Amino acid sequence: MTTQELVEQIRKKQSFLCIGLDVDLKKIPTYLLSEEDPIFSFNKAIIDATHQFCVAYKPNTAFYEACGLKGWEALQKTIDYLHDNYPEIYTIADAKRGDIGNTSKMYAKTFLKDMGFDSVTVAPYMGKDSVEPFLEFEDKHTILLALTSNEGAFDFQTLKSDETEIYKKVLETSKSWENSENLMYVVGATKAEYLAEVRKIVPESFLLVPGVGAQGGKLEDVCKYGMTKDVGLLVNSSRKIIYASTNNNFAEVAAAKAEILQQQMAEELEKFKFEHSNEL
Ligand SMILES: O=C(O)c1cc(=O)[nH]c(=O)n1[C@@H]1O[C@H](COP(=O)(O)O)[C@@H](O)[C@H]1O
Repeated sequence: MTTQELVEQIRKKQSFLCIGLDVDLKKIPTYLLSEEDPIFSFNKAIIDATHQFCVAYKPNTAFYEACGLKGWEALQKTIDYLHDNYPEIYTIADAKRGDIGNTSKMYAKTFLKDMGFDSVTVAPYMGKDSVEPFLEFEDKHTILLALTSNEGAFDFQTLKSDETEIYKKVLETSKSWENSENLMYVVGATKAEYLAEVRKIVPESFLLVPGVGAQGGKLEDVCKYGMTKDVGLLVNSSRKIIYASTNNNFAEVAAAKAEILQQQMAEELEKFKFEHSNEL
């Protein structure tokens, strides 16, 4: 999917919500465990109930890898189900990969070509040659970790090197890489106050913003500092939506939670339009 197509979907649905499909067999309703593929059954129910409120789904691959071959199969079935039934949905493989060039090439092929995801999250620590193999894929995105939502983000990402914080170097340097137009960046919702700094370096890039909900990030703050004229945001929530209920009506309850976020997003889009009516 192109960035333009993603923006069109956001405008149409008045939503920039990404729902995280972080499926933990210990947290799903127990009646699903007797199904042939409990992970896929859970995802299918969540997707069918919530797709009108979001523009993207982000399975974190760790939850699937932890279930071995069955987990990988459920992940592929989930992506195929989305392509077949909701082709307008943007898909993110949250795999946080990145390695020496020839290894990254294999990761990129796996997620962006073979499995058919629109994008994959990548760690920048190994630098240019570890990221460029992901950027080669046309109409696909590489979502680079810039400033993450966790406490450990302060261990390295905000340290200074030559007077500049490392996360700013990641943003700045990555702009010079080949096919850098295919980059998006992760900035945690818990670090919303940093978004103004991020926007000085990447004023138009799309940002994947996880950490709203279970981690305490605030949608309003994220929008205040991070929204652009083309929206430029995909805000993720996983646990607060998909585990809102463990009863048989879990999908309905998840849909209600997703709708609340969608409504707040529609308000934020309106607010932005009003505040920037001169520039738009
Ligand atoms: O890359 C990510 O998506 C990510 C980056 C980050 O800085 N923080 C973060 O929480 N995530 C992921 O976003 C999801 C957040 O889930 P919830 O906290 O349940 O909404 C998990 O899949 C995390 O692995």
